[in-house]
Amino acid sequence: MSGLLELSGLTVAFGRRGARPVLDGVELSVGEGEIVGVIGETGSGKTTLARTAVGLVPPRSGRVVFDGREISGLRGRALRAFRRSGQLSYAFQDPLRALDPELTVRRAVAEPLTVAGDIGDTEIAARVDEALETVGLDAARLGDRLPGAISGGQRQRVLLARAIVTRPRVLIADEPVSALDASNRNRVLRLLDRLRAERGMAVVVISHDLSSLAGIADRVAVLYRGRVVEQGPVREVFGRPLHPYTALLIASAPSVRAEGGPGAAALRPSAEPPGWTAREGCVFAHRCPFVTDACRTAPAPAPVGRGRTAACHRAPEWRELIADPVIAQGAPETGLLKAAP
Ligand SMILES: Nc1ncnc2c1ncn2[C@@H]1O[C@H](COP(=O)(O)OP(=O)(O)OP(=O)(O)O)[C@@H](O)[C@H]1O
Repeated sequence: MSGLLELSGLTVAFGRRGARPVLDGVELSVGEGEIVGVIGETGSGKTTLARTAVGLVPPRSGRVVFDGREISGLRGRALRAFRRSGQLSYAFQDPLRALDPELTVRRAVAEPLTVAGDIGDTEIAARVDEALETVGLDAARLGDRLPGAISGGQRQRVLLARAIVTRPRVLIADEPVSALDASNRNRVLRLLDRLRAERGMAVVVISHDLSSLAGIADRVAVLYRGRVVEQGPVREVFGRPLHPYTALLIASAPSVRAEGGPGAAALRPSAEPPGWTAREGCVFAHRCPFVTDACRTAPAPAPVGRGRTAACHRAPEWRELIADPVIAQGAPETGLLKAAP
């Protein structure tokens, strides 16, 4: 069954030809009403993935298909018309930079509808109120304020209201909770969960915060240096990662173990060599403690089965090589999977 949003073989590179791609053959499928988390360290390509999916960055190769229609090939008027439809919506990472400091909350939220051009003022006003109410903001109290005069948590929710005012079928939310305190974070996570439950909206959540994703995501994709190294149901991936990089990410998560604690130490990654550009083998080979010659030279296999992929030559066996019991047996007792919004 194909998803509502399908990314296939997506490769993006900036600058000169031949430069190492920022995204390299990314495969991701998002179904109706599904929440898919995208995790990975800084610079792994998460924001580029989101921007390419919504048409802000043209891919060098590969396809973005939305509801059966290829949108990565759209240009000019056709691309603008698709973007204006608001069916595939993107909530930017940084509310302070994404919101025009001179536009009131109400006008900022209305903008995607005014740009669409075919909706009357009364309808726009009603939709803006509805969007603000959905994200738990009082339109009468906050609607005429400027972004600088509301709190960080409120700004984040204004950005979400703006992203859902077009009633999208897919929302891509880029780090929607990273700048928030615990209560605002839980509020936003519950909101995303409600939007998918009540509207069947699909949500892609980009996040550093593994425990937030564990609470709401159905599936998760792990990005490392522009490649999806592992993906699958969140319980399986977080509970028993098949790629050593995923295990390292989980072992280093502050919510799971103290940074540099026994989990991370057990994996003992080596430092990344400066200027490393190899593309032939596994993207983690230069740091992986379980590396073999095949990892350096042959493309890593990905399919494991039942919606689970792991681009690791040694997926079936590396776990047996480490002494740390939590990593060796899987990580359910770490508490990560118990976290809920
Ligand atoms: N427009 C651009 N031109 C050149 N390089 C870019 C551009 N956008 C992103 N990059 C580079 O691509 C790489 C991935 O960036 P991206 O913002 O997608 O990563 P990220 O995983 O979202 O990081 P973070 O978690 O810090 O937001 C980085 O090395 C970044 O410098």
